[in-house]
Amino acid sequence: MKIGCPKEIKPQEFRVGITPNAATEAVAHGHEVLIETGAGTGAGFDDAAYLAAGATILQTAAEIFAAADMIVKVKEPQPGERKMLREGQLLFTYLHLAPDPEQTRDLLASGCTAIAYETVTDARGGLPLLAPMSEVAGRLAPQSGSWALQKANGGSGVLMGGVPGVRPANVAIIGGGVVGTAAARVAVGMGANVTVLDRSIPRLSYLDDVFMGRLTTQYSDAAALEELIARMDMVIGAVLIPGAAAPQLIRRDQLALMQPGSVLVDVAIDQGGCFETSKATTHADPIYEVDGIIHYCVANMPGAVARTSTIALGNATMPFMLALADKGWKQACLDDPNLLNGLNVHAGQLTYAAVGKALGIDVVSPQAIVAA
Ligand SMILES: NC(=O)C1=CN([C@@H]2O[C@H](COP(=O)(O)OP(=O)(O)OC[C@H]3O[C@@H](n4cnc5c(N)ncnc54)[C@H](O)[C@@H]3O)[C@@H](O)[C@H]2O)C=CC1
Ligand SMILES: CC(=O)C(=O)O
Ligand SMILES: [Mg+2]
Repeated sequence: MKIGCPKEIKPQEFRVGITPNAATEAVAHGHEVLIETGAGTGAGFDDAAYLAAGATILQTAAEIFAAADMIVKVKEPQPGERKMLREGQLLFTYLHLAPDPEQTRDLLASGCTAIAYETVTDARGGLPLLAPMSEVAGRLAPQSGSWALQKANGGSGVLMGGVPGVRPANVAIIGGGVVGTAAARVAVGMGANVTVLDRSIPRLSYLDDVFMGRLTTQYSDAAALEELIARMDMVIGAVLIPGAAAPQLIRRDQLALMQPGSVLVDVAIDQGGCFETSKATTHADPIYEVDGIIHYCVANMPGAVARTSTIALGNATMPFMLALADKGWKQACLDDPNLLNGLNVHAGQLTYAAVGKALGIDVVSPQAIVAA
């Protein structure tokens, strides 16, 4: 199979979909790997590293899209990239379709088959291709939020760890999954006073165990949240209902309950965001203010640490990429129901229920697609 990897074109996105190590493995499996020139530069991988891996360097994204049977990327295809997708072509990348009707329409119109990293599952009910980037975004969230808390950035001027005699920052993390746990680890490490909210009691129990009293856990309901936010300097949104649009947990009128200059970090922004006032921002212009509250809503946070993120993502995607290339997408999905859960679009049909529900589009079950 010809596996193509274009350079990412989303603003300030420095990750790349295929590492030289993954290229080496794909070539060893008998595949041809096509990399756009400079695709890996932002992550510290130059063209020479791909050539040494046995890949071919092409000059433009158009050549990659025209030649490849499977496109492997990081971010959802941008409008220009969507125009280059064709019927029968396989796309393997993050999609986040539920909050993105335009992308969904274009993918359906292209006739391609699209497998979304963020809905591939594992045997334990986890999301193995989302998890590595959630680990990164979670670790970055308190770091970015603490920068936003500084006066020069519009924040209230509260220091995360406080100092002797002055209280530390109060940080609430809504959602105690992969992002939330990583965020808690860093926020606790910075000396903040941390509360994690979740709707899963087993998850709260786990966090209570592993943090051994260094944070507070709280069941997440509307009343608890409303009471809590008045005391918080920072609220990190880290909820997920896989594939679905994020539930909105803080309304605009509730911002008035918070102290001016407090910070909302909406990591769940790639699924539409969990605060009513969230809108996606970029690393170039990451924050904005609504009713005195600073919002940080960067939809590709891991792109900021592209080297670490590219290697972590490549480690997780490689076995799936090899299965898709070795067997073809249909056989690979028939053999692995967890990979089948990644199927979001096939030949003009939507195949992921939560996306269909969010966008009001009829869905065909992925099992029916592979059985056909
Ligand atoms: N902005 C960015 O750059 C990135 C964003 N993300 C996003 O971060 C979000 C979280 O991802 P993960 O931690 O990997 O998901 P996860 O599935 O590991 O954790 C989500 C948690 O949210 C909880 N939850 C669901 N509804 C809730 C509610 N109403 N209140 C409280 N908790 C609730 C679940 O019980 C679960 O524990 C996702 O939207 C993901 O796409 C992930 C990586 C990068
Ligand atoms: C998960 C995701 O959207 C990202 O890493 O950018
Ligand atoms: Mg994202």
